[in-house]
Amino acid sequence: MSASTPPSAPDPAVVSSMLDVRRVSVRFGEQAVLRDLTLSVPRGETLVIIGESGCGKTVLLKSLIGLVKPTQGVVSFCGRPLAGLTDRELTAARTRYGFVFQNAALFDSLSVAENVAFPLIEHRRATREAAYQAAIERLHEVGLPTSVMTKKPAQLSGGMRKRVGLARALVMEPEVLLYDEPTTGLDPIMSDVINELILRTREGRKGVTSVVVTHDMHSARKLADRIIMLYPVSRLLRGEPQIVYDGPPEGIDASNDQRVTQFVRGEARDRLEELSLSVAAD
Ligand SMILES: Nc1ncnc2c1ncn2[C@@H]1O[C@H](COP(=O)(O)OP(=O)(O)OP(=O)(O)O)[C@@H](O)[C@H]1O
Repeated sequence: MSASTPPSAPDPAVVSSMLDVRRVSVRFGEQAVLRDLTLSVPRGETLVIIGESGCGKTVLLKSLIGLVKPTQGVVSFCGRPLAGLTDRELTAARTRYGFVFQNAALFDSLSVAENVAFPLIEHRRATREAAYQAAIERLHEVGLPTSVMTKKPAQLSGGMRKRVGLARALVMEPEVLLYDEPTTGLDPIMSDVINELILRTREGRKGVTSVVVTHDMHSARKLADRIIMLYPVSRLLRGEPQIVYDGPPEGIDASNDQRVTQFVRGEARDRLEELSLSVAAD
């Protein structure tokens, strides 16, 4: 940065990426969850983050929207560091994201239509009529019939709740979609329905940037332009990068890194011993 560049100005090196993570570490007390991560997501890319349970995928996803604050390093959105935004600017930036939570995170006391319309009424000051009309369109987009509009989330199946969560994320027409385990807990067919909806969402909105956290390799291969695999900090050697794969889905099977092939093939190997479990003798 030149001497004449104001410190609050966007860094030209990160403006071309929609999301930029520079040397980010996150600790919770003694536990290091993310260590010195650097990563850029260009506009329009679908990035899939894989890795074993507890390796920090959700923490990374939340740090992209400022829900987790890095202990060190900088997360930028459209070239602007999130940490430099006022509360008001951060709230405004978040309306440009859609977050599809693992458990859908719907309001139990509101109907399906009220849940989906809520962000428009809250953040865009839309009239009830306009917000409901937009909600109905988004619910139809994710294949939910008009008859579910008046139901409460508890009256829906898990797959339906996930689709309501997706409709709610879409109603603000976000530029960035963040998905946390969108298919977890669903049967294989409903999982594939959700994958197809994510693909269609992207096709119908040119330029939307998506980040998907999953352990499901079928989803990862189907959705990703690019996959990164995180490894738990607790099992890294000093100085080893936490991202152990970064490339196209078709390249992951050819990785020479045993940690990657073990994950992709779903092999427990040494992890059983580490977890003090024993393999049953034949
Ligand atoms: N707010 C928090 N306070 C303390 N520890 C946290 C917090 N959020 C996450 N962690 C810890 O950080 C680690 C990584 O959690 P994270 O949810 O990112 O894992 P993950 O890779 O998404 O796992 P999973 O696939 O099981 O959802 C875990 O050990 C978790 O307990």
